[in-house]
Amino acid sequence: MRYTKRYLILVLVIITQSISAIFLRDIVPIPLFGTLTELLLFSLFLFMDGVLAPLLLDSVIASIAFPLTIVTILILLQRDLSPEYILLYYTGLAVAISFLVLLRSLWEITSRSWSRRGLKVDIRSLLLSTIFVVGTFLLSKSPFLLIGSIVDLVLISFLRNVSMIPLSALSWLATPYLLLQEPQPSSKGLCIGEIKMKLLRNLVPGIFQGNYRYKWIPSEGEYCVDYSKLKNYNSTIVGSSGYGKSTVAKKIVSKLNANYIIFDIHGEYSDIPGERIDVSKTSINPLSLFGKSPKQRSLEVATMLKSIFNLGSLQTMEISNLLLEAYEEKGIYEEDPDSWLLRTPNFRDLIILIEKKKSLYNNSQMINRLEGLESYIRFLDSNIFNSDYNFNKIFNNKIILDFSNISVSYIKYILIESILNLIFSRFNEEKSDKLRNLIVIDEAPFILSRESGRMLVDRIFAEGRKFGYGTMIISQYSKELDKVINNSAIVLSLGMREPSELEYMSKVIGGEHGEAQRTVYEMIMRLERGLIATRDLTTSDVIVFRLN
Ligand SMILES: Nc1ncnc2c1ncn2[C@@H]1O[C@H](COP(=O)(O)OP(=O)(O)OP(=O)(O)O)[C@@H](O)[C@H]1O
Repeated sequence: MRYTKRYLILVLVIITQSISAIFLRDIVPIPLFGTLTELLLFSLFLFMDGVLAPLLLDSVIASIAFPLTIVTILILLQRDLSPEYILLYYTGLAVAISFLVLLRSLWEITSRSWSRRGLKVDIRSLLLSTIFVVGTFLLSKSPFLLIGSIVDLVLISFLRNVSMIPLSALSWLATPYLLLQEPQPSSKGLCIGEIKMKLLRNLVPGIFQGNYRYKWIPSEGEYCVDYSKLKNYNSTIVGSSGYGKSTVAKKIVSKLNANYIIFDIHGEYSDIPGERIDVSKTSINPLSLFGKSPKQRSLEVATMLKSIFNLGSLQTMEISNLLLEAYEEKGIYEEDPDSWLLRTPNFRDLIILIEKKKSLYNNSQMINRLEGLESYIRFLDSNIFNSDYNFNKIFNNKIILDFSNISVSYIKYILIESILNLIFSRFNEEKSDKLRNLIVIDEAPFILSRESGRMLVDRIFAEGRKFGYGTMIISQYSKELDKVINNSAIVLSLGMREPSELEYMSKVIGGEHGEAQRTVYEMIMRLERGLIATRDLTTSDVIVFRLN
């Protein structure tokens, strides 16, 4: 057969093979090939690829049947002999046998070819092949491919057909390159664990169920987070108490090449680098505008107080109006943005305003209403809200905000919400195309269970990226996490037992297929401390890794 025709056929083989390899890379991770049988089978596949292709493939049918056979071998290596796999195997085999029969016999052809040329090694072929073997190894870093390509090298040298070597080797290079999902990334980012398992989808849907089947297979490699490649810098860590959520967060921040602000509710972050600030010794005025207009801020503060004291809509609106009046008393007007920079009132000023209004009314019903509101505000008349600590330093540093000395829950809540507002107000100051600051919110349900906190965190999650801010939410419950999870590039699930939680997280991690969700559900339920399920964003694989 003339060389041009052979070349054309081989090009077709490479293209078909490459397409099947793209498909295969989701299914067969090369490190899986561990046992001797697997190694032998894989070498057979490589032998066919490198030697038989140039010898045998002189028909279009054969070119298509060849990758199909390879697919079959690889599927069999998954060791899952379900009916559809056996069917596929025999189809592959039947096609392979047909093309061998069509070409009369493998032996006849090879022996004819070798007897014509003689069993003498050709030095030129040997040298050229060696270059390609080294190239394959450098590209794939796979010892299995190295063994296979050496076999190829020896055999092709006997053929003494130099012109065939580049194409045979190219076909060699294409497959491992595509099979090895990522060609050695230049920077892996922040590596926090060892991959242990990977979720694989079978090649074909089940004949009877019409569903893909999924299973966990052992896998290896490092689990790394490369913030520079993520669509946002947000992450969510969910898991039952004691499974190691804070430990994961500590691992990430302590390796992080950026600043962070940790909201440490229970004083658990004492063992990581950074400046600790005892928040009970600071102060912040929750009535500060934080870059908003007086009307917007009045409404926000009123909504916050509504969440804390379970106020009705009428009382919420009354507080909002009172706040607006308090701003005006200080010369801060909605229509005059310059005035928004003036010093804002605090809760004490609000009480004085209520007192003043009470003295102006004769109507006892109005006075009662004002007294009702005043009783709530008096709860908030605390030094911690009446002056302004300089929080500026938290923005360019590694900071742990320790809330453990604040025992009154609503005071703690207002402080957290105010500091989050302060952080949010700083977003606009500087754009950034890399992560500058990570905000870590442990015990997130404390914030997210309240409407005002949830709205604020949702906005921080949605808008942080362009300003170089990322947020990490740590929670025992996935409830209220919808928006947060949708805006999280990384979602880590630690072990949990509660069925509704398991259901939610297996959907988030497993994706849309019911079978994948079920398989992930069973895995998360069994995860022991230190093991984490997630979707690896660089490869889109669902994996389980062990924190190191
Ligand atoms: N990978 C791990 N290997 C060994 N011990 C661990 C690991 N992860 C966590 N622990 C230990 O388990 C305990 C609980 O961990 P951690 O506080 O991180 O859990 P948590 O999920 O944040 O719990 P909670 O929700 O109650 O705050 C700690 O004593 C911690 O040292």
